Amino acid sequence: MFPSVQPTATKAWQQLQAHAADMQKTHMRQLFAEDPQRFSAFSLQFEDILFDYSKNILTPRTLQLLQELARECKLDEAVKAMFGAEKINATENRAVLHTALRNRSNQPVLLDGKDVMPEVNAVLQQMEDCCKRIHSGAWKGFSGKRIRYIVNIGIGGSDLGPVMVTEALRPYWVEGIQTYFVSNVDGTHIAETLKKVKADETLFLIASKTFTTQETMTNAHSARTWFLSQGGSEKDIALHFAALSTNEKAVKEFGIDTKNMFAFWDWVGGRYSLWSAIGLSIALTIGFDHFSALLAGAHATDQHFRDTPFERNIPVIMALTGLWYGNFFGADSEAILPYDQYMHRFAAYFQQGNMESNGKYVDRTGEAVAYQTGPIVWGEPGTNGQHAFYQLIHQGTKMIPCDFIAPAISHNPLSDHHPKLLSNFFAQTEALMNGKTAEEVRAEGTPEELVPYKVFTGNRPTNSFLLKQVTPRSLGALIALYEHKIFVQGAIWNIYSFDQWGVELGKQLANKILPELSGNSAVTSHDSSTNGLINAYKSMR
Ligand SMILES: O=P(O)(O)OC[C@H]1O[C@](O)(CO)[C@@H](O)[C@@H]1O
Repeated sequence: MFPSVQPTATKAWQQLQAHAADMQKTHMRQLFAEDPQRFSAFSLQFEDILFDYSKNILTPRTLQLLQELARECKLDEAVKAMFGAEKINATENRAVLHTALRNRSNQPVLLDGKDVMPEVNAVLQQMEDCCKRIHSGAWKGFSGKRIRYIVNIGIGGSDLGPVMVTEALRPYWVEGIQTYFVSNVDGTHIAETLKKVKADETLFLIASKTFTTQETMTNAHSARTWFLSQGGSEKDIALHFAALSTNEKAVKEFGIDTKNMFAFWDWVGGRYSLWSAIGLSIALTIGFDHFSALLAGAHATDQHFRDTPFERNIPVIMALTGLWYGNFFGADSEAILPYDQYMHRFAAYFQQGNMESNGKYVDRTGEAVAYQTGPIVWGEPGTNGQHAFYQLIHQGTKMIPCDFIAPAISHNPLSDHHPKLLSNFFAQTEALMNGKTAEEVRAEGTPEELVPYKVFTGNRPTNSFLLKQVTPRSLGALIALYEHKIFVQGAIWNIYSFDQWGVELGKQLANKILPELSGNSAVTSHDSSTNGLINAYKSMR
């Protein structure tokens, strides 16, 4: 296990604090004016992705100190520990090996002395066979018709990744396949979805690592009941239900034939599981070859992350710049702003990826931390966000570091839509960096009383990711960059990034409240607010 280092006790942290006091008085406009080479000094090309981090409030000295912090916090040992299958998810005594799921090199990955790759490859083979049978029409439903509808039932990591990727890769959808996702326990979600599909042409994928999650199991049982009401029989369930899970026993108990079970393992975290059997909905939607390209893109990033010195390591730089603003400028949120409509769930995906991983206040020694950890992550696609919340990013009182993401080539090159979209992408980071001074506002002939309102302070940090095109490979690479950013930050903050105990209390209390909701007797077992709300609900229904 890599050593536990309190980041605030390092020399680099003290130096960063002193340096931050200077940098808080520095404007990026000045940094750009001083160095005409700033873009080439602070940008990196990785495969088809150009990463520009020059519009940040930093100098070579800042980066040097941040990298020193990473070194003092033993980031190199943390990286080795993850790739080396050490049980770095210590509160669950598990290794963290989502990188093995996309290990296209096939180099052995030894966990407790046993290579996990044969099992990984066997499940990939099973997924490929399933895709072939569904896409060729060889897999037939109970009426003899081919499968046309895929309904993935899962939540959190068993939903968000597949939703995000299938949406982002819509141009690659296999003809004749329509995929839906049901996650919310709100009956509306499954009810509305079932209106769109036909039982004899649907394959339900019950996606749950534990196969015990309340929302998923409730939706799965409702799907089963509906299926039986639509002409399907008990024996037909084998043709129409598959399970993506680590829990064979619970899958059998639900009644799913274990030959329709696609396994994964406890060393795959839910929010890192789209590369595993949880990705079957992706493979069925875009085809197995495209799913393989997604894995290959992520694998390329894994190699970059593992083998590149910190100075040129994109996830490390993403992590360090984020940490710079969170810990030394007091920023508490980050926006992810894809200028690509297909990527409309990307921010939502990394909301879970980041906030469930690094939303922790207890460090690896069990002590409460005295510094800020994971940021609030949010965002919407540009240009819609521009007409909604960018006002606050430009002129609000909060610093919100933003990631701008755009493809150079659109999948829908309709008249001048894409140049217009990209002109906004370029303009926004320029405006956020430069701002507009009072003199510039006056020079436009603005009446003096309006000048203060039209001034933009600028100096608002952004990263830009310019992709050649959103393809399975480039998307896979991009997702993995963000995953490793989260890992690096968690390692420096000395927290456990791969558990999620914080979601348990609400689940426990909901289970306690559920039986109290039946009957008409007044509930008195909670605080007065909770009692009051429950009793009001009972009187309203
Ligand atoms: O795949 P499962 O076991 O149904 O869990 C779903 C989700 O629930 C959580 O455990 C908590 O929200 C997530 O980490 C996970 O992705």
